Amino acid sequence: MSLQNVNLVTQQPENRTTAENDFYGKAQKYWSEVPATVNGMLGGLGYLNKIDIQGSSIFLKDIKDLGKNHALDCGAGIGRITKNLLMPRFNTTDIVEQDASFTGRAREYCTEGNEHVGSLGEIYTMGLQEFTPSPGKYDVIWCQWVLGHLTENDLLSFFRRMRNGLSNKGYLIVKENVTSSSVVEEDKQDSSVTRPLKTYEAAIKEAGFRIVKSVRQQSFPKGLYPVYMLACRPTQ
Ligand SMILES: C[S@@+](CC[C@H](N)C(=O)[O-])C[C@H]1O[C@@H](n2cnc3c(N)ncnc32)[C@H](O)[C@@H]1O
Repeated sequence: MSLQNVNLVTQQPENRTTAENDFYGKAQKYWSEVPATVNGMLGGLGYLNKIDIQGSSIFLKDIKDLGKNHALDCGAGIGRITKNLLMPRFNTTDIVEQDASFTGRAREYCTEGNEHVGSLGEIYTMGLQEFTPSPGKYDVIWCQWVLGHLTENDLLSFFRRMRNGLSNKGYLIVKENVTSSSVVEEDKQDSSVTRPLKTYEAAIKEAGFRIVKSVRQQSFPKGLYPVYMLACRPTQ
């Protein structure tokens, strides 16, 4: 059974170069070999889950006038964030994730032992570079530890499409590793890049958002990339 919503408005893959198709293909292969567990989602650092979710909860709590109806978890993996952060706060949470074995696991993982919370909504098994949300649908679009898997062109066009997918009160949230240097660093193993904070800020602004809150995640071990949370509102 396909988990993909047949009513979804999708964007046809644009004319990507061989190098871009390669970049996405290698990431797919990398993730297809990763266990569908919290530890797998966190690159073997499963103990970060609690600190990460605590940091995100505090960040969300401080956002004024946040709608509580519909959230979207982008690059959700098995739904670690959906289950622990979004479902307890939103009536419905949807997922977009490119790996079918992760989305299959997400359906079980997000609902087991999670009774007094909102519901799991649509699960879209597809790449973010091909996903277009329905206009005005989401109060929060959460993107964490996935945007480094998008090319520069696709990052900008993804942000633009997400802007259109936000409700009147909606926020785009970006939580990503950033480099301490001022250059983009490549990871050939998982086929991703780590960008400087300024690169994210510039793309977010170019896509028609203003950044209303920017906080560095605290209490992560030394030796990891700094992680920033950015709350973004569409400009008028
Ligand atoms: C580091 S894991 C993070 C998962 C989840 N965001 C979390 O924090 O628990 C990265 C996830 O991004 C997914 N991913 C990689 N490239 C993607 C793409 N182009 N579109 C959607 N998901 C992608 C992977 O399959 C994997 O589930």
